[in-house]
Parts: sequence; structure tokens; C-alpha cells
Amino acid sequence: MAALTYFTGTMDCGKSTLALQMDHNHKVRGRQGRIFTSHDRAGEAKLSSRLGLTADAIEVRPDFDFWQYAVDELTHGGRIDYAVCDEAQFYASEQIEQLARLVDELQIDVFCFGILTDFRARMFPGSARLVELADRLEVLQVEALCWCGQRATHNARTVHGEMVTEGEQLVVGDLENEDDPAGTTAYEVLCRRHHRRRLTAARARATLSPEVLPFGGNA
Ligand SMILES: Nc1ncnc2c1ncn2[C@@H]1O[C@H](COP(=O)(O)OP(=O)(O)O)[C@@H](O)[C@H]1O
Ligand SMILES: Cc1cn([C@H]2C[C@H](O)[C@@H](COP(=O)(O)O)O2)c(=O)[nH]c1=O
Repeated sequence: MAALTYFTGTMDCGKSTLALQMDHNHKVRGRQGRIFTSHDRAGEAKLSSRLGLTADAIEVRPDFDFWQYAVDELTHGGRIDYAVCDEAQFYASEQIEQLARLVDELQIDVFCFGILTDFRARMFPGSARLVELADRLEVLQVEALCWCGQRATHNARTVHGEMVTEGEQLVVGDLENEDDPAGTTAYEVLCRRHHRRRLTAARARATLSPEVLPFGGNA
């Protein structure tokens, strides 16, 4: 029986990598699928993983209708066994409802991937609807870590290393990498305690003595 599954976790826990692996595994068994994404860092109509793999995808814009797309494809002789949907947090609630309809009425397996919550620890509308409608929720096994060594559960937005709590919900961006500093706005994954206290790695380094920092203060 077809199912709607939401694979979720923080930023940088391997969701896009898993999305590409799922597509590959189904494809090599002869199944035909489509890859969808929205606002990927690599650009429009791309699904990219930090491990270096990228695939072409269909960009999900606000007016995109999954149901209409699938019906058009099928009536023109196409075949769709499954859909891989990355950055699903950015999809509208109605688009998630259309995906559920593809599962129930067309027996298409739908694999969604995305973060649950934004930089203020509030659910994205697309994620909330997926939590409400999915047959299965899967939290990724790979643990992204907070600078303190605990499992990261929250996504923080930073400006020059300082966590911010005001701003647009959607701002495409990446984790700050010390070898390749992102612009002024970046993201950092934190445990809940440090997200609550707005204690980012940069702030911890600036305010805590090196002896109390894990990883010798290099986190
Ligand atoms: N240089 C690297 N070597 C090994 N693994 C890496 C490297 N860079 C990134 N990764 C892995 O890739 C994961 C991020 O993958 P990605 O699919 O882009 O994440 P997400 O889509 O969840 O943001 C990291 O958690 C890490 O496990
Ligand atoms: C927390 C948060 C994230 N985003 C953006 C930043 C990235 O472009 C994506 C997440 O991608 P990933 O593959 O999971 O790393 O979402 C945002 O727009 N708003 C936020 O609050």
C-alpha cells in the first residue's frame, strides 16, 4: 500500500542525502519517480546534498499543484510510482494535502524530507500539515551535534555568530563553516538548552573559559 512518509530532523542531518538515496534505490528496481524541491541552496530545480551529490528536480512554487501535475502526466502516458519531495517544510499546506491525495487515490508513494521547525522553534506550515497527515514520521538517525556535544534538536539563525529571533521565516542559507564563512546570516544547530539561552558556538567561545568548553573550545 502506498504511503506518505515524512523524514525529518535538524538542518545538516542528512535529509537530502537520504532523499537522493531513496530515489536511487527505487530507480534501480525499475520504479519511476519524480524529484521535487523548493528553494534548494544549489539553485532552482536542484536537489543537493552536502556530500556532493546533486540531481535535477521540479521546483515547487507556491502555485504548483501536485494533483494536477500527476493527472496531466498520467493522462499523457506517463508513469509515477513515487515522489521524492525535498525541503518540504517550504510547501504550502494545500500542497501537502495534494500529496496525501496522490497516495490515497493514485497509489503513489510519497517520501518527504524537511526540517520541522524554523529559527524561532516554530513549525513551518508544510511541516505541520505533514505531521498531521503523514502515515509515518521518521526522525533521521544521524545526529547533528550542538557545540556542547549534545544532540542538536533546534535550528538557530545567526548574524555574525549571534542568534537572532526576528526576521522572515524563509531565508535560504547554510551552516557557517569556519573555512568558508557564509555571509552575515547563517544557521547553526543547537540543543534545546542552548537554543533557549541563545548560546551559539561563537558566543560560547567568547564568554566561556576554554576549560569548560568541550572539544577544547574548537566546536
Ligand atoms: N566532508 C564530509 N564528510 C563526511 N560526511 C559529510 C561531509 N560533509 C557533510 N557530511 C555529512 O552530510 C550530512 C549533511 O547532509 P545533507 O543531506 O546535506 O543534510 P540535510 O539535507 O539534512 O541538511 C552531515 O550531517 C554529515 O553527516
Ligand atoms: C531554520 C531555517 C532554515 N531555513 C532554510 C535554510 C536552508 O536553506 C533550508 C534548510 O535546508 P537543509 O537542507 O535542511 O540544511 O531552510 C529557513 O528558511 N528558515 C529557517 O528558520
